[in-house]
Amino acid sequence: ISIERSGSFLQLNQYKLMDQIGQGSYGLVKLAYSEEDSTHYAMKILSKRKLLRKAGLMGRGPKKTTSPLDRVYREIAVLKKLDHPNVVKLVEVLDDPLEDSLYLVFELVELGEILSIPTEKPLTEERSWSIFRDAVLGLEYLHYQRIIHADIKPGNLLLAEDGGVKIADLGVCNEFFGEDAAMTNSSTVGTPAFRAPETLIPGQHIYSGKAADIWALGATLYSLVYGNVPFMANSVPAVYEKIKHEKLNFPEAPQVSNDLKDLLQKILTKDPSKRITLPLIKVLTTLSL
Ligand SMILES: COc1ccc(C(=O)/C=C\Nc2cc(OC)c(C(=O)O)cc2Cl)cc1
Repeated sequence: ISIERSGSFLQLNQYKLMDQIGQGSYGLVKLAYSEEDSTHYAMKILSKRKLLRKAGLMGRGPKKTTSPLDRVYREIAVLKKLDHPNVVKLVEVLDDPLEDSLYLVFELVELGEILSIPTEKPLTEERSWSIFRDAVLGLEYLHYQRIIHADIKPGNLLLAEDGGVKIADLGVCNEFFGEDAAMTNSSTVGTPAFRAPETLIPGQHIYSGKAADIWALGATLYSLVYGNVPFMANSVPAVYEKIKHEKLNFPEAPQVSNDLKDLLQKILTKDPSKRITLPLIKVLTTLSL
């Protein structure tokens, strides 16, 4: 990779790095401009050293099979084979063995995260249905490709200018073989408030990756219309207790249709074997068109 400073920008090959547009535990995302095709991209920048160090940190107990760095290379391999309008598109990877930074170049989804919660201004029911419908199609595609996302939440849904929504951050995804992923909560665990009850059972409890993704999608839909997650508390263990035992309740305001509340009840069902599956969710969301 050719790295040079041109004025106040860092230039990586044909990409001029601009402002930071995203950040998280993974690293950060910068707006990048390619002079080659006069197009903007989202460049996710990771530090290999940081990922390796996290491996050390998380290396407690039995040696983890995949270090976070291996996981990134796995994410890259997974992303390269994906092609769907509701999943972010990886364009190229800039990985210089001598460099600490790893650059993932994605197509830019112009408007960024659909909603940051908590918010006093949730989305209208109509907007929420449309976003949910796209996320269902994206998740159906990932499950069809034998991939569990494992961190579905509003922050990982990006909004395009044409109103379309794309699922991002396959950094914690799990590939599975056969019909479903037999997950244990020792693997990556996603964001506390969006975790399904069955992922919170201590010990080597095996659970379905697909059903846990569907729960997270339901918690996401709930947060779009109400502006906050379905089970709130001021500590993570307290949130987990509520997810496992508290009855789902709907605030008086904002007013939400019975169809949507009915769908939320079916998705946020604590017993995964009784939880609604994607094919039926698709029928109900198409009916609500
Ligand atoms: C205001 O305008 C904005 C336009 C685009 C953005 C944006 O793109 C943010 C994050 N992007 C991403 C993050 C990812 O992981 C965490 C992955 C992945 O690893 O799959 C891919 C992408 Cl693209 C932000 C603001």
